[in-house]
Amino acid sequence: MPRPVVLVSDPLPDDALDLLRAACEVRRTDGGDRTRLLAAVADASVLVVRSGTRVDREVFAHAPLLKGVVRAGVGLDNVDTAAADGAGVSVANTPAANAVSVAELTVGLAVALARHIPEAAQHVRRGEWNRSAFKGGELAGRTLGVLGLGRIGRQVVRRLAAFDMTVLAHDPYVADDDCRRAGAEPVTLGELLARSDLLTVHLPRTAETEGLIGERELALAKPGLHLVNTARGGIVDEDALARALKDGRVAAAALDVFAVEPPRDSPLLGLPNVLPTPHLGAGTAEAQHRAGHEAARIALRMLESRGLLEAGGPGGTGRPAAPGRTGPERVPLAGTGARGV
Ligand SMILES: NC(=O)C1=CN([C@@H]2O[C@H](COP(=O)(O)OP(=O)(O)OC[C@H]3O[C@@H](n4cnc5c(N)ncnc54)[C@H](O)[C@@H]3O)[C@@H](O)[C@H]2O)C=CC1
Ligand SMILES: O=C(O)CCC(=O)C(=O)O
Repeated sequence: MPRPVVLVSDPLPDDALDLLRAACEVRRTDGGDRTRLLAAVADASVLVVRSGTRVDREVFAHAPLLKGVVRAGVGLDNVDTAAADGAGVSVANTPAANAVSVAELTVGLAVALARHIPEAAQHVRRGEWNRSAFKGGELAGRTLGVLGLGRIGRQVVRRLAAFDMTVLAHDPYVADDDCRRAGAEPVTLGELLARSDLLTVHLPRTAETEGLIGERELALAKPGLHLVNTARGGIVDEDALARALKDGRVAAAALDVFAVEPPRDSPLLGLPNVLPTPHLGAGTAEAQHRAGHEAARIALRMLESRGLLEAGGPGGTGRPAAPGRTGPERVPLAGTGARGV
């Protein structure tokens, strides 16, 4: 049986690539280079991506052999899942692989805002030593608002509750009892905005969540709000947030994600009270290792289920192959469920 081609179009750790190479022909391309991507995908049976590759109808039209797309990571906003469905292509992600890393970055950004750490570091590097210029505030005793109580939101609740914060959460898809069990008081979006000193966003970017925090919502926010977004750009409207940061309604924002990345034209970049990071939530060795390995194993399972790889062969999962499994068996979309995609 010829070795199926797995196209990897975003960075993946070497050990995950080795897992694929044991059973497949692994080809690399740069998902940001559209021309190369469309040419390279022509022979691919599985495409493995992170957030740097837009997988849309055009990609499926250039990929007659494609059976699956694997997102090494959580957000599927860069994959047109309806178009994949139409093309008979399975889509999967690695929903739990980077939750701890994103939660830890979120906590780091919250503390950085509260204590002016980036500005203070620049100050010292410039040879200055004016300690009173950087008076901060404690997180203890303040109110945390978590928007989106999924995997990452829950990890953030656990960590920031340990800072002695009062924790509120808004997630219409989580039952109130479940929310309380996770350590947060369930509230409406309006209450979350009105009561939170620190608001942190952990939603998928969907048609429902795009622009969810706009002018009207920011007008409801408690004056002096600190906002952290490590989820997706576009959920918080960038123009509205820029206005709120300029007039002081929002005191400061830490943003790991932008509506367009890299965010060359974002109105937020020039503002002194914005702390930007370059989409680093999953940027740890541990998260990359977990996401890469999980993605490689899912890719192998997809190939097995389409009869393109022998189960238990090199790199195979060892599951017995059912005879004649060449039909359009679907690998379930892991984790995010109907509400998360
Ligand atoms: N900065 C980074 O590097 C990373 C960013 N992310 C982003 O974080 C997002 C969240 O990740 P997880 O927590 O793992 O996803 P998840 O699917 O476990 O949780 C998302 C939660 O949002 C809730 N939700 C959906 N629509 C909502 C709405 N309109 N209002 C309130 N809640 C709503 C869902 O009910 C769910 O509980 C991902 O979709 C991804 O975009 C994920 C990983 C890394
Ligand atoms: O490093 C990446 O691929 C981004 C991670 C991410 O945003 C996600 O998993 O949704």
